[in-house]
Amino acid sequence: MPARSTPAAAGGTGSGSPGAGGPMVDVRGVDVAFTTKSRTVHALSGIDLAIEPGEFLSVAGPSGCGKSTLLRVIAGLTRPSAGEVALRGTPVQGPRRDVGFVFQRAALLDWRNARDNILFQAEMRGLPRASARRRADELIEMTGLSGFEKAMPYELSGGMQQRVSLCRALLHRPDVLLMDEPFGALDALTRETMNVELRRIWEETGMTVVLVTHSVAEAVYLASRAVVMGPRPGRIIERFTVDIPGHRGYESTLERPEFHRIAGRIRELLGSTAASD
Ligand SMILES: Nc1ncnc2c1ncn2[C@@H]1O[C@H](COP(=O)(O)OP(=O)(O)OP(=O)(O)O)[C@@H](O)[C@H]1O
Repeated sequence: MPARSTPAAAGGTGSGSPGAGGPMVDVRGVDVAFTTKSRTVHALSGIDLAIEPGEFLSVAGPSGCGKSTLLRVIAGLTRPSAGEVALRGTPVQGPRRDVGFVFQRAALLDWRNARDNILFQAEMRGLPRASARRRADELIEMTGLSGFEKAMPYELSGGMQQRVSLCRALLHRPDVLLMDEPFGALDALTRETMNVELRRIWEETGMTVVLVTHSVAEAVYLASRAVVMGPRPGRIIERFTVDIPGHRGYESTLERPEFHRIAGRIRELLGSTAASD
């Protein structure tokens, strides 16, 4: 883990501290089955996952194995068919306001500039305007958007739009940031830049992050821990601690033996699950 202030003290997150030093996110024995008129899809099976405060967890797995469903269960947007989830020791029983969500598409409001898109979060939540504006300015600076506050979405590159989306997700200082393939629509170079930026922001803030990604390099470069899921019904088939301490330069990290070992093993696992994908 990089040297930094404790997650609770850091600026990014934390409307409260996790219960009695327990995990920030605790997923226990979670199964999810979706029943439609024609069939039942068993999306998740026996997921056990404890995510500590300040961890950066990457989730990789074949398409359709339930990665997005797992994020939705953590956010309280999908109810598990069995098992339970707790955030900061409190059972998740419905949509939680103490999470931030970033999706593959930035989904900005076309008629609002960057800053007003970020502030939309405050309006939805009825947050005090003055402090929301201060927070928005802080985030704009942290994500390198200074100078583009008044730009309309169509004037922003894909990477910048995702920065706005990240600011919007962080405005209310969520305890946990959930990211669902946030850089999947970006070109390779912009994606690398965004990886470096996200890593820096995580190092600065000590946020708890859960990132779903199809990119093995992204999963390992960013994470303090990674899990790989097997094909549907999704279950965790292997867990990794990415023990690369300190600040991670992009090129230098990708050259490290630990990176190669973990990325290689994840590729092997994904390759071996692809047949049933
Ligand atoms: N609301 C729903 N109703 C019915 N089936 C659903 C629903 N949400 C997801 N599923 C099904 O659950 C399974 C897991 O979907 P999910 O989107 O979580 O997978 P994923 O791993 O995120 O996929 P991808 O990597 O392709 O985005 C899929 O078979 C999907 O069709």
